[in-house]
Amino acid sequence: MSMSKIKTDICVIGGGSGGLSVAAGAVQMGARVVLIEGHKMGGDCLNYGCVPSKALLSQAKAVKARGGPARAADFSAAMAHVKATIATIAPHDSVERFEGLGVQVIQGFARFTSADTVEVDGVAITARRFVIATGSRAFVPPIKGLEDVPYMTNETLFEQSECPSHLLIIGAGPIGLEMAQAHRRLGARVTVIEGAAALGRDDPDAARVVLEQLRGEGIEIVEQAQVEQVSGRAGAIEVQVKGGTIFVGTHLLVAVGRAPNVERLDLDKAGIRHTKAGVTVDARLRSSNRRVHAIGDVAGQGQFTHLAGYHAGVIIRSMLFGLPAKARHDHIPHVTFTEPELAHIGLTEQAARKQYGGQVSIHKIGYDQIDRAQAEGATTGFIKLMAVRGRPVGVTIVGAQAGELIAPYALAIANNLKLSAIAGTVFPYPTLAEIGKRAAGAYFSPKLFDSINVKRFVRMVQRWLP
Ligand SMILES: Cc1cc2nc3c(=O)[nH]c(=O)nc-3n(C[C@H](O)[C@H](O)[C@H](O)COP(=O)(O)OP(=O)(O)OC[C@H]3O[C@@H](n4cnc5c(N)ncnc54)[C@H](O)[C@@H]3O)c2cc1C
Ligand SMILES: NC(=O)c1ccc[n+]([C@@H]2O[C@H](COP(=O)([O-])OP(=O)(O)OC[C@H]3O[C@@H](n4cnc5c(N)ncnc54)[C@H](O)[C@@H]3O)[C@@H](O)[C@H]2O)c1
Repeated sequence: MSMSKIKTDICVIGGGSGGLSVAAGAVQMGARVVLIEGHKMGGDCLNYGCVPSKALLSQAKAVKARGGPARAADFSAAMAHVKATIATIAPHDSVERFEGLGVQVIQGFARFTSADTVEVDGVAITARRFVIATGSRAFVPPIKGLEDVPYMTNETLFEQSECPSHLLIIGAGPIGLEMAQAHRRLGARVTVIEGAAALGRDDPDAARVVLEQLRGEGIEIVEQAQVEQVSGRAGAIEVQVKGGTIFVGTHLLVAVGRAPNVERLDLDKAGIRHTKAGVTVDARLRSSNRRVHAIGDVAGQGQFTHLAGYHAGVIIRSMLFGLPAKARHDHIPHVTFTEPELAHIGLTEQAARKQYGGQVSIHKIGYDQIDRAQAEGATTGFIKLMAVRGRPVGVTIVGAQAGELIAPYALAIANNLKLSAIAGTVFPYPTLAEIGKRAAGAYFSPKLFDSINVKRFVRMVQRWLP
């Protein structure tokens, strides 16, 4: 069979959050773009990640708000909502839409055959620039017996038609805990088994608030329990942890992190270095092959849709305009969408103290100090602001709508704004957003209210004023 050939400016491999952003941006600015997707357009976020998980959480929240208890029909209704939400968003990420924009979409798995060529199903594509945006998949750890029992990952979880009676979850990261709360509220018994600390990458004070709520809802969360062996069959699964304790449940979800999708790409044929974390990139997101960029989950810099989208913007600048744009990562927020939500940006308290020592000041305001939170009965949680020389270097928020409330600080940290910008902004009363302004105000209060010099100055001015 003779190979057909395509020559293009930019070839994007992977049609998920990152790849689609590059393709849409580049084609609309005049570049010739080929996009190769091996499975579903929209990638993990749309099909197996953010969208289904948030759709399921919203249904679970509604059951909780109703006062429960969950009925069998709630689970099927929730899964129907998951499917409907994906179907509503899917046209935006579809082959048709991208072809309409002028992108040449090829369906199949791509692999490199040389430094400037990839091949997919009998087509050889030569491009001036390549973008690897192949994302990640659930990491399945080499736990004894795991391959012999039926287990779910994020790729199969949303296919369930009935609520599991007792769901065991290995891993208490964002995936494990979001899905624990969703399933508990929809009627399952849930046990989460975590080898280290639950939400271990987050501020421990904030993680505690989330864990208290989850435990209060009846979710069993076992920490410092490394899983060593799994056995059993559908409906009767046993998970044994270090020390010998065995947890028994009907279903099993594995959520212990992600593995980058690099295996099918034949990266070595193109001289592209990679490790267990993904494609190795420099600050400009270029691989060891200067024609090839990597973005999103496969670039090993973090695993968020908004990060993949940000990466896309950075490389578009350098690929299209030849501008040497660098990616930074200190201004990328993340949110765990449990109730209460946990949002964070920049340095944690611990990291800020380590980096800045005595220069950092920490300002914590509870939701209970905010009138709107009192009115809503949403007084659980706090904001913690880490400030250095008048600027925010990190913010953690745990509580109602934390993911929304982090936005002004995302703006501030991305643009190097001072805290005076937030303290000097008028926030509508009564809103939860006032908590961000109160934290910035707390930075200035001691300087204004506890200063002898300010007091002296005010007294002097008062004597002179007519
Ligand atoms: C359960 C869950 C919940 C999540 N929730 C959130 C959230 O709330 N907020 C958030 O920001 N992030 C969330 N994430 C993370 C988010 O989904 C990812 O960070 C995001 O999808 C990464 O985008 P990407 O473009 O790097 O990869 P993907 O979106 O995964 O896209 C990669 C695409 O490449 C294709 N592909 C792979 N190999 C090849 C090949 N050789 N040739 C052609 N195509 C190929 C794949 O089929 C896939 O479509 C969640 C993830 C999971 C699993
Ligand atoms: N809301 C969001 O933005 C969101 C939601 C879901 C996922 N994500 C992204 O996906 C990534 C992956 O999420 P995740 O929750 O799978 O991974 P994670 O790495 O965040 O958490 C996995 C947890 O599993 C534990 N673990 C590992 N091996 C174990 C073992 N043998 N026994 C017991 N515990 C074990 C780890 O200690 C860790 O706490 C996240 O880091 C995030 O970037 C984001």
